[in-house]
Amino acid sequence: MTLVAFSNFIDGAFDTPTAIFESIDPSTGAPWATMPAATEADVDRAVEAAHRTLHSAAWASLTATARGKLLVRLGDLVVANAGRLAELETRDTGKIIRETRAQIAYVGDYYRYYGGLADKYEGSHVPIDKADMDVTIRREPIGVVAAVVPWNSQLFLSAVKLGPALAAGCTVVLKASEDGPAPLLAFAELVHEAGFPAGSVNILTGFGHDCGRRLTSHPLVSRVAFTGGPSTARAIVRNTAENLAYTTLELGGKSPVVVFADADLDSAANAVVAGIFAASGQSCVAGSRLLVERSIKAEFLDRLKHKAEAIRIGDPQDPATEMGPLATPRQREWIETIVATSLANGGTLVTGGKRPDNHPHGFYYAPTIIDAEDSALPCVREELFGPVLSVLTFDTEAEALALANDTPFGLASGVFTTNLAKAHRMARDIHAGVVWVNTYRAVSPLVPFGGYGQSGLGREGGLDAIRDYTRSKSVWIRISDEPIPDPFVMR
Ligand SMILES: NC(=O)C1=CN([C@@H]2O[C@H](COP(=O)(O)OP(=O)(O)OC[C@H]3O[C@@H](n4cnc5c(N)ncnc54)[C@H](O)[C@@H]3O)[C@@H](O)[C@H]2O)C=CC1
Ligand SMILES: CN(C=O)/C=C(\CC(=O)O)C(=O)O
Repeated sequence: MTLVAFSNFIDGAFDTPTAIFESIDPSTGAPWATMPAATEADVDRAVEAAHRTLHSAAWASLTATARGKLLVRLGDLVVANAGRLAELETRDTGKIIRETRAQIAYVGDYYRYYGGLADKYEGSHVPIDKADMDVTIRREPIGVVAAVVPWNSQLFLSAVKLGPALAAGCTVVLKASEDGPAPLLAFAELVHEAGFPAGSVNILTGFGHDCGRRLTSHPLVSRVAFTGGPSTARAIVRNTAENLAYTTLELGGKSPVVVFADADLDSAANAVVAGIFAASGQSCVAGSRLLVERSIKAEFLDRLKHKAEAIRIGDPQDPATEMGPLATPRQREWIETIVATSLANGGTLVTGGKRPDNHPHGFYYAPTIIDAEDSALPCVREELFGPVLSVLTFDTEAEALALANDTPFGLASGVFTTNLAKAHRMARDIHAGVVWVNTYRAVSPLVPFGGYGQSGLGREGGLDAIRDYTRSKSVWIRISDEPIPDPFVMR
């Protein structure tokens, strides 16, 4: 079978790669494409192009309004090409087409949102405490941005970086994950078509140890925006010791979903399924810890078991499929190890816990529920990034809160109750960057997103995200005609 060949996009042109690797279709386990493995020299060229463009007359003369229009055009192109990009993402990562189509179409709104924001982000004038001075604060683009993303939801995770970065006037080198980079390398064609100047957006893929390391430690990079796992985040922070780049980190989670006895149980059960089995659990916000009130535990677990066993597992390109494969065999092996250790140490299997029988070739894993009861079990502590729900039980609201916060992570959470006061108390006291009440896994370009603790540093989305791609310059203008007084005293 002929493999489809992809290229890096550097300085406005698609390169002939110097090194390549094969990309695997997770639903078959077979290679389907070749991807460029960007070398350190490729990274250097991309960063130098971004730096050159940042300081070029062409980029400087592009007003914020003009940049905004480019972003809106890019958003429109993403929407127009959502079907094609979705097929590529589904092919390369195994994420079901039902979700990739919808998610990518919505990614257009992220570019439109930041396009609209580009010329509305202002500096300020300071009511300075010195009568002879006039002080303004300019917000200037921070510089060249290195954006590094993982394999899941790559278009989405790139949009929350590229949108505010380009709106702020930065230039960007975006590194797609080496797992499933096809949709981002194809997205580069849309950047080109939208009319962004050569070098302003560069998109490449390669491996972490060379390409990723070089990019995030590059002396011409001023800003690193990373999404990925906590151990890679530590490597990134070490890399940025070289360039002292301002860094934001969107990391993983072990998000609790708390279901009180007074909740609408039908709705809660659907939300729990959405939280852990959508995207085969490969979501940073996966609701992987179910905390259920003891009085409804048996009934609720029974509902969940039925729902989990009814999930249609299959070809991710089939719109009827509800759960596809995991993205990589490495991912499945990690899940299998944690599930086996948890069951050997007292966890009770409610359903799943194995590879489904009828999918021998792809990297499939059955929807799994473990009645854990012991918070120390690895399935309760570790982020699995897979379709595995661990169940814990509580008797009181205080216990529910303590269990919810019993994790070093703090990305997302869900609370299901019909008691408004209880919902507000839980929302206030849960240590997480997002609390969903009577819903789960809802996102919007208008709303900030990010974690507490080991789930990261900084926020993406919303108005404030643009600020993190700028730095302030304070401009002091002396407005007195009198000579400067005593030069030996700071004023
Ligand atoms: N908070 C959030 O918004 C999200 C967080 N994630 C997290 O991402 C993880 C899963 O994705 P993976 O691809 O396994 O993550 P990963 O951390 O292994 O890789 C992420 C990216 O970092 C690059 N990288 C690896 N080593 C590097 C190094 N030394 N220097 C620079 N770059 C390097 C990789 O090539 C890839 O592009 C999970 O922990 C998940 O929770 C995923 C999606 C969203
Ligand atoms: C990051 N996110 C919400 O802002 C949710 C995602 C993206 C991801 O995990 O990559 C999701 O649930 O797919």
